[in-house]
Amino acid sequence: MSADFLDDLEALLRQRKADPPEGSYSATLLTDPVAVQRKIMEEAFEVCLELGADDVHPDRAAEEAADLVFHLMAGLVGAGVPWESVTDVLRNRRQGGER
Ligand SMILES: N=c1c2ncn([C@@H]3O[C@H](COP(=O)(O)OP(=O)(O)OP(=O)(O)O)[C@@H](O)[C@H]3O)c2ncn1[C@@H]1O[C@H](COP(=O)(O)O)[C@@H](O)[C@H]1O
Repeated sequence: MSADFLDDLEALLRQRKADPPEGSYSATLLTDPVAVQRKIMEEAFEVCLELGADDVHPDRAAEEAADLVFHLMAGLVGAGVPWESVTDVLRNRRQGGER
C-alpha cells in the first residue's frame, strides 16, 4: 500500500511536470533544479534536528520525513530519474546481501 501510494505520487508529479497548473507548488519544484536541491537539503536538516532531539516526537519526525521524501521525489522526477530505479537499487542490495 505504501509503495502504491508513492507510485501514485510520482505519477502525479510527472503529470505536473508535463502540464504544470498555475499556482502548483510541485510544478515550481519540478522546473527549478536549484530550488528543489535547496529544499531537499533544508528538509534533510529538519529531519536530522528531529531525530537529534532529546525526546524524539514520532509524529513530528514523520512529518519532517514526509517533507523530505516528497521533495526528494520531486527532485528525482524533475531530473527524469524514476523512483523505481531507487527501489531497484535497494532491492538489489538486499538480494545481493551487500549490507
Ligand atoms: N506531498 C506534498 C507535499 N509535502 C509538502 N509539501 C509542501 O512543501 C512546502 C514546503 O514545506 P516547508 O516544510 O518548507 O513549509 P513552508 O510552508 O515553506 O514553511 P517554512 O518552514 O519554509 O517557513 C509546503 O508548502 C508544503 O505544502 C507538499 N506539496 C505537495 N504535496 C503533494 O503533491 C501534490 C501536488 O501538489 P501541487 O502541485 O502543489 O498541488 C499534492 O496533492 C500532494 O499530494
